[in-house]
Amino acid sequence: MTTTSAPAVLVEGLHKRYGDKRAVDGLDLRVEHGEIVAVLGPNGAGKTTTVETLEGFRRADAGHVRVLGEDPAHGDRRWRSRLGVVLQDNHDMAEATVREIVHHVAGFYPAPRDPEAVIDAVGLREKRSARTRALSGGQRRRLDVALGVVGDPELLFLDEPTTGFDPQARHEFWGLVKGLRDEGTTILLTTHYLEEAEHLADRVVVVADGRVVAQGAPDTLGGRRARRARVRWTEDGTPREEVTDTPTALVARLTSRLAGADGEVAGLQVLRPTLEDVYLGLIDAAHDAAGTTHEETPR
Ligand SMILES: Nc1ncnc2c1ncn2[C@@H]1O[C@H](COP(=O)(O)OP(=O)(O)OP(=O)(O)O)[C@@H](O)[C@H]1O
Repeated sequence: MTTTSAPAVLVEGLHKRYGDKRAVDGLDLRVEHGEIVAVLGPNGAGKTTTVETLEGFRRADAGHVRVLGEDPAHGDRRWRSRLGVVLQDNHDMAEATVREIVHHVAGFYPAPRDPEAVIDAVGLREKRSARTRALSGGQRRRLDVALGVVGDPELLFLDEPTTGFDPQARHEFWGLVKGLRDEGTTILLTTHYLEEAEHLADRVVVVADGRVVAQGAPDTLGGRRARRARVRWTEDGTPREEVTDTPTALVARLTSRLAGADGEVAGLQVLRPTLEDVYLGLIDAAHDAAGTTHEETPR
């Protein structure tokens, strides 16, 4: 691992346009060594463009980008060997078997992981002699993940890694990613699964229209207001509801006022917003704000 205090990823004011489309529009991002950061955002928000710029596959129009201390536009082979990349698209690996391809890719790296252990870790042991064309979509994705981690990267990019996984495979994959983090791997992940971000990420970064609109730990994202609890109960046969920062105090008051002989308050529920609720609120607010900005300052 690198001993420098510079972050693993530093992005300041990243811009990228395709024709008239501003795909990335002043994006800032920082990932510390050893962190798992999940980038969330709707389709077309600019996540893949950003990640592929960090990987050195696309060129920024403007902005300062450093990945493991290097500008990806000029990253050499040694720099690249410190990265692991799981792209969104499947590669065409045609006739090779799982074992052949994982061993082959391991050969590109100076100090790879044991390919057989990697095949086991992604749950492809049973399929190690299968040709890749005979794998299911989810199994191909696991193979992509195996190829991303076999080089024992310091920094791993996972672009929608569990698309097509069944729920059990997804849970197994989460275990694999946590294991990598525990060994010190820094991970930047994009996902559309809020549950995945909640499970894995130390920090969530929400991107809309090519910019970061919010970031924070999964349980504090959106701030205290967005996290307020909704308390529901029934009083004199009528459903009641109150949104509060202090649900425990409210429940205590309701209990002393309304509890029956059995100590219960009728219909009592305390509902906390999920990460998905908070995320959807942030995206709505970002789109509303962008609409206003565009009207006021046409570009
Ligand atoms: N090579 C390209 N040429 C033209 N436009 C592009 C290209 N790549 C991306 N775009 C556009 O840039 C915007 C951002 O795309 P990007 O793939 O970065 O979004 P994303 O957040 O990764 O979306 P998704 O969640 O669907 O993967 C989109 O409007 C997309 O259509």
